[in-house]
Amino acid sequence: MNVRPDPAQLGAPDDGIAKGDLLLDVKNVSLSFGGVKAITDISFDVRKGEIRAIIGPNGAGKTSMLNVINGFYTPQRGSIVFRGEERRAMKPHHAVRQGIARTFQNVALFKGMSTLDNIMAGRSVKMKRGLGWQMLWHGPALAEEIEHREKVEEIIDFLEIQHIRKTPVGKLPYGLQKRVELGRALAMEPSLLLLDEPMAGMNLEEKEDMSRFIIDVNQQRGTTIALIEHDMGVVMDLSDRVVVLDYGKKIADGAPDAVKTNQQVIDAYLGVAH
Ligand SMILES: Nc1ncnc2c1ncn2[C@@H]1O[C@H](COP(=O)(O)OP(=O)(O)OP(=O)(O)O)[C@@H](O)[C@H]1O
Repeated sequence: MNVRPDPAQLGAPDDGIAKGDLLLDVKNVSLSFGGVKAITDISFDVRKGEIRAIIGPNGAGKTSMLNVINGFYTPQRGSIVFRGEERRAMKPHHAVRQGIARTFQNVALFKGMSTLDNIMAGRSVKMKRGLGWQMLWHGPALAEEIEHREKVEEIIDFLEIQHIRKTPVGKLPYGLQKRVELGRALAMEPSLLLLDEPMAGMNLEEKEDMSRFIIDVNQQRGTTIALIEHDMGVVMDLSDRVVVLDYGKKIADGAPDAVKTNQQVIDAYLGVAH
């Protein structure tokens, strides 16, 4: 029988922000690619401890928004305030160091490497000592590696993937690959976890498993989550608040029940002409 670890041992991120306070503030962001306006003057926030969904029809600007938040794209206008620090441009590796981790629409793992090594790779951003240290000072580097390894093993237990820890991820079914990718993001101990369509391509059982893990990550590890998802049932069940984009503009923002019955949102999904 697998014993799930005590949540108190899971190293929930301590970013000095109280639950319910502002973690991320997206302010008047606009982003174009040549003549294509992907995002137009969008503002919304993410509060510490919540699950926030970003939804909208195809091409609405959801992935572009995630790419602005994690520093992959620099918007032409507007700014992002994360943990009180305002920025327009930031390289993705800085975003990771600031506490933003993400998963991708199409799984982005090292397919030939094992589950364990993939998650360990995610952990590398937390490692202070590089290769030079390991050659010169084997002792401290080894001690650090053992500590990181323990964190990674905790994540493996938490996500119930002990049985595939040595399996090359390219050989795993898609649903499990998505779970490993979640594990790699968790290894970074993010304050804000961005999930780009975590259920895409999954069957019902895999979706139920992933939903449960997302809730556990949020509730047990205290991780704030912003996710893009097309499955409306999942979105409405999981999220505390939902922001809706359409043609690059924000058309609604609020609790799932309010968003569900918003006429503009219904029209957008039905493809009613503007
Ligand atoms: N790198 C890019 N170069 C040019 N245009 C882009 C680029 N990325 C996105 N776009 C365009 O910006 C708009 C928003 O795209 P985006 O992928 O953000 O939408 P989305 O809501 O995530 O869509 P989907 O649900 O289909 O993934 C679309 O018109 C898209 O074609």
